[in-house]
Amino acid sequence: MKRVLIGVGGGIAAYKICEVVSTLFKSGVEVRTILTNSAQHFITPLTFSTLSRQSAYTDENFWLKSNSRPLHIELGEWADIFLIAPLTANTLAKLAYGMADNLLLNTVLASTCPILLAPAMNTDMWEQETVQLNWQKVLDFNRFHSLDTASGLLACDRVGAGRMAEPEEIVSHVQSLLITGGKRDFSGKKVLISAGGTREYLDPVRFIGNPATGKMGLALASAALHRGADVTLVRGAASWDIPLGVKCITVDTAEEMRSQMLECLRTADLIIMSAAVADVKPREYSSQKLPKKSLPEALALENVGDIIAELASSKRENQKLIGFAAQTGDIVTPAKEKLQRKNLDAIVANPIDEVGSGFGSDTNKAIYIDRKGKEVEIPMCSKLEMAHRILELGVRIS
Ligand SMILES: Cc1cc2nc3c(=O)[nH]c(=O)nc-3n(C[C@H](O)[C@H](O)[C@H](O)COP(=O)(O)O)c2cc1C
Ligand SMILES: CC(C)(COP(=O)(O)O)[C@@H](O)C(=O)NCCC(=O)NCCS
Ligand SMILES: [Mg+2]
Repeated sequence: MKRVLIGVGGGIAAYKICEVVSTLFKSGVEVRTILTNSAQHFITPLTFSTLSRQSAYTDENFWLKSNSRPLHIELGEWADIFLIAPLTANTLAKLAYGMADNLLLNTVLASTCPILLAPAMNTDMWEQETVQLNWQKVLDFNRFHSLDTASGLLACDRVGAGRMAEPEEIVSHVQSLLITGGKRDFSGKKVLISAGGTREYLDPVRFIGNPATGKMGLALASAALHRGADVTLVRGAASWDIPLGVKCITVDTAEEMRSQMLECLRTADLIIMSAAVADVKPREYSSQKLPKKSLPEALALENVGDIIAELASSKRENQKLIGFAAQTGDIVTPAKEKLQRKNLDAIVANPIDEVGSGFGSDTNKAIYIDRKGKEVEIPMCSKLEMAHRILELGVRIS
């Protein structure tokens, strides 16, 4: 079982860490928690020990004479990943200088695993030069991974920078680090991803669409970001929050997706088309809503442009392009045909007629096929795990 140690600091955002602990526990991860003295003003160790079915530790445990080995050494050796959230200005400053005056900080120094930091602060605190200096300083160390803060409503009623990343995003980053061990093999690389479905309108309220939710694209964007990439996401219909740190361009129709993908293509190293793009659109568009009685009985259709084929023919040799083929029945033959016909570097053949795979689900399965014909089976796993497998294979395309 994977082991995640969570250090909770004394900020009001500590209440959100209950959700993080609970979600990680339910996903099969072993979770232990350390609370600073200040953290215990906001939340109790009992909440965390109950949610994690494990002890929650405080400085009281640190000094126990009954510990057979020093607790900070035990916990440091135990952890695969160490999350510190909410990271306070105080703990950040101490991290930057290697200080160790409580259990949490001693465990940081007595461990070697990757550490993920999720700061949370009032805007003036977060924007203090001293705080920013400390933040830049810790990020220079390879061990520390970071979650950006968001801008929004704070507990002091201000709207500004310093909001902690949401639990879902924290969990996703922790899961990535458990998969990669903190690898940053995409650092310096630019990844362009399309996600979600497109809509082809008949009038302002009716369209031809598909069930794509963009979850696979979200997983790809998150995974690439967590491995250090500079990520641009061109997103069609989808309802989830965009991960902090991902550049997102929202589009609606296939034509909008086409122009944005072509616009972003020039600077990308790896392009992954996971969006479900319409093949056809209504031939006529009415800018006014059509009255029910004047809806046509048969819809005249025309083809929309083939985005991925256009990307393949416009890209440079050193840019790599991976497509997706959502298929029913035999998934390999049509995927191979699409790979050849559209001149892709690789394709992910995705069975959409199996339970737990394809549109809308949190899991997926696929066969990855490269242009030399090599096939790699990706058995049923979370979309985030699949995203990491695709990136690992994609970075090796020669
Ligand atoms: C109501 C309240 C809310 C606080 N919220 C934060 C916060 O969001 N971020 C922060 O850095 N400090 C916050 N603090 C201040 C920290 O609790 C304080 O700096 C403490 O020394 C941090 O200790 P620790 O880093 O050991 O947890 C808050 C304090 C209070 C009283
Ligand atoms: C406090 C909170 C977690 C509230 O989130 P919520 O609006 O989703 O309930 C969020 O605003 C946040 O992360 N704020 C940063 C920390 C903060 O506001 N500190 C107040 C110091 S006075
Ligand atoms: Mg298609």
